[in-house]
Amino acid sequence: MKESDLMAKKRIYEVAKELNIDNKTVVDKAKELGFDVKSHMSSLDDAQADKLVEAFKSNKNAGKATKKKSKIKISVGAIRRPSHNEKKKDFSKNKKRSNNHRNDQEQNRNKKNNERRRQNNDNKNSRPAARDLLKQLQHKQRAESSELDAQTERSRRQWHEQQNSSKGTKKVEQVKKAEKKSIPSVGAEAVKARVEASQKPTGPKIIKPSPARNKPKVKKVEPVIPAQPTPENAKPSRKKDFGKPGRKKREVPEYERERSEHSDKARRRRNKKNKRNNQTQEVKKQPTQRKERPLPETLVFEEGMNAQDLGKLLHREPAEIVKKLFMLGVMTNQNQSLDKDTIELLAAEYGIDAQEKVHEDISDIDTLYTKEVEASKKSKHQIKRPPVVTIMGHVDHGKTTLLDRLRHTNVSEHEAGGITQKIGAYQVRLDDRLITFLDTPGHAAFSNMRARGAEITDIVVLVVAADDGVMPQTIEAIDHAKSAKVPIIVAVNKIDKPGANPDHVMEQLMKYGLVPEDWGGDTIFVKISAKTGKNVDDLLQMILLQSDVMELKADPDQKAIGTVIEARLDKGRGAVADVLVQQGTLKVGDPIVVGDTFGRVRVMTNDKGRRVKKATPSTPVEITGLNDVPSSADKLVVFDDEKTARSVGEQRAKNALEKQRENVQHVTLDNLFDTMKKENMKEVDIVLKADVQGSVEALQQSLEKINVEGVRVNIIHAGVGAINESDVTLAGASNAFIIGFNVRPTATAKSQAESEGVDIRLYNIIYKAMDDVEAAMKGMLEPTYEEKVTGNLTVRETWKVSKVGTIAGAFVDSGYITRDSGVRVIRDGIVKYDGKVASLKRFKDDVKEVKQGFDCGLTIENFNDIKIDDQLEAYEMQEVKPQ
Ligand SMILES: Nc1nc2c(ncn2[C@@H]2O[C@H](COP(=O)(O)OP(=O)(O)OP(=O)(O)O)[C@@H](O)[C@H]2O)c(=O)[nH]1
Repeated sequence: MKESDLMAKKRIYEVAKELNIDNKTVVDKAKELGFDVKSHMSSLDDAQADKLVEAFKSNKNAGKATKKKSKIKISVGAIRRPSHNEKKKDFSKNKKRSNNHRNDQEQNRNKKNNERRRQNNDNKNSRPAARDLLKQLQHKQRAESSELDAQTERSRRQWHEQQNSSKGTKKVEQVKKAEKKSIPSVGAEAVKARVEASQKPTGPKIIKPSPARNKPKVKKVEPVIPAQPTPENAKPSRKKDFGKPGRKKREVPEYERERSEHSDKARRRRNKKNKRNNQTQEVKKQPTQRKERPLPETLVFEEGMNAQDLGKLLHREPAEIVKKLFMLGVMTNQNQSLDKDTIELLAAEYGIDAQEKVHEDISDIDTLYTKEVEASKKSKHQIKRPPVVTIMGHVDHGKTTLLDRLRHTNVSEHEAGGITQKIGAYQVRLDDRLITFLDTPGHAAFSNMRARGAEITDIVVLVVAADDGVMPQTIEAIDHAKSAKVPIIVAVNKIDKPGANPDHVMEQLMKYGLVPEDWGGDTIFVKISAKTGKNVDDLLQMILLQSDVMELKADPDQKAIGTVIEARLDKGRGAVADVLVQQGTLKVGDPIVVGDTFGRVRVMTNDKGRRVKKATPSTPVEITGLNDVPSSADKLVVFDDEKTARSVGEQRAKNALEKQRENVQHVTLDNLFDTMKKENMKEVDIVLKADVQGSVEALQQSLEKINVEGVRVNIIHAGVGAINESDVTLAGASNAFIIGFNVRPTATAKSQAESEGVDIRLYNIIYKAMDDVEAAMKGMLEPTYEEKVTGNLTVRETWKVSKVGTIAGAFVDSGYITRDSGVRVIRDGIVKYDGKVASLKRFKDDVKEVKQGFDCGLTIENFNDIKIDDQLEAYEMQEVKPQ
């Protein structure tokens, strides 16, 4: 009974194998029928097995239909994409044609199965003998089946051998051959189409044929094994289910085929999706194709643009630009900056004009200033303006006296040290006409302003003392005025003096091209006395005449521009600047940028100390309201609004600071020595601080003129205001000392200077400062040596000793002689030899020094011709401090 139970039990997979249906389908069916099964390993009793087989039998046709469908999918997907109807038609044809061995085999199996089923049904009621018979029959069937498999295997091997032997032949031929063999009824054209299809898959572009993909394509023909031609094998499939050549071919079970069907479906879905994506990508790409857009008429470029920037401007791909440049011989990439020439070349290549973009830097107030100057020249609202005059001349020829006379004040007597220090400007009125005098006599200040680009002087009045005549600084002043192309009016001064000879001065000046009008020249000469005021008005008349000739004009309606004459820091008012308005009208409240400072004109005061609300051209005014102290010769420009003025001022201050830092970096302890050595020059570094800008400049110029045997002054920093910590730090780092003129150090700066050992010198008279510096510089000079005779000796005895030479026994008559002394041998008043003491002894001992009244023995280097009664003069070189 037990045995019969075992015999009767059947596993699902066995049933599936018999039916040649995949396990899952059978399991599902069994579940459908209400059998208690879990997997293909679950067992069924005979009745259940029969029921199951019967169920499949009734569904056979439906199963076939499904099979057909799946087969269509495989074959169609692999080869081409015909319409659905076409697919069906094709398949049915193939189906009819494929009377192959495999189907036979299936049919046989089915027959046998049916038979078995029948037997099994009978078996329910049959006797054990009959069951044995059935068993034998099954055995026989299995043996037949294995025989059939062996045959299949043999034919596969045969095929592989064929395959290997024809390895050299083309793959296409293989495919054709296989196709022919497998589907003899299909036309040559169809085969060709399939081959082409297998070579060129019609899938989406993004699936590029790769060697890996091509491989199975060739293998697609492999399944067309003569021994088992099936409709599936007849068409090349993408499935990789054929194994490697030579490997045993496994029969593809139904469930695997189904799985491959699924994977095929999935692949097609993927392909479709990819195709869709590709299409959308193509759609998306379209707007980036700028080739269609026309080129601009002119390429407005900036130097330093790269291919990407130019691509945007030219409506071209950067790659195209790079290619174009490459063709022009310029190797570049998309990000590399291109120079002006290259961009122009590129524009020419495209056949368009190139124009460089002009940048307007509003922080460049010099340009704005020049623009306003140019605008005023073209303006129709120009009116006459007062001339701006600078007085020049040799020292003590009466410049300050004249300026004082002109403004009816007497400054010179209060000046500390007697040298002009205060700087400013004032206006003198004559016959309702104004003349502006710059209160900075001397050509140094004049040229200093010029050097900074401030050419504010219209006329130079050259003061020459009639009693002194042309002096060096007179000539210098002429040269400076001439180089600035400023006309000169000569004021021959001190004509009140008894020894005055104005004509001599006029004669002298002719040498320098200043010929009086009376003598046929074009230079105005006025004989004056600054002291008495004689002819001073004539001088003013002449100045006005000269200005008329020059047609000095300005437009008071335009935006004001000006130049700083003087600037200082006032305790109560902050930054104060004396400004000469040159064009336009400066008003209280105007937003301004002055040099590197900015602000709004808060209070405006004229040269008489009166508050004014506006200042017209050539008017000097003192203004407050700046954020910092500007420098003299700085330009003043008015802006539309305070915000712009602020940003410009801040930008300029930042730039100036950066520049200053760069300069400071150059003066370091590390490189100072190298620099000096390289230039073979010694320098005294000085940090200079003064109360007003004018004093700074005057002192700076005076100090820089000092030259003591090649050693010169180097002002590393000059500024207005108290000596602060920054000054001390700079001086300390640069091994410099500080000069303060009319200023004092702050408390912290003082203590810092003490701790760092920085020397601060304070003065209120310029020449005192100069003297001190000069003295200090002399102290720095290389010491000079002077010969000093220290003693006189008389030779009393001589000894000649071999290897030593002549030894002199001498008596010190006066002074002393040392072992290091120089010694002169004098015989009959004539110096016989000048050399050095080689050895000095008393008795047998070496001594350092022998004084007056003692005998000594000595030898002289390289000299043996010493004779009795020779006079010896001992001397040494002593350092002499420079005077
Ligand atoms: N007799 C006479 N003396 C004059 C005249 N002008 C100037 N002086 C005197 O000459 C001296 C020098 O005059 P300053 O005006 O200081 O000369 P300066 O050219 O300004 O000299 P520095 O400021 O040192 O360059 C003073 O003592 C004046 O009084 C003049 O017309 N007649």
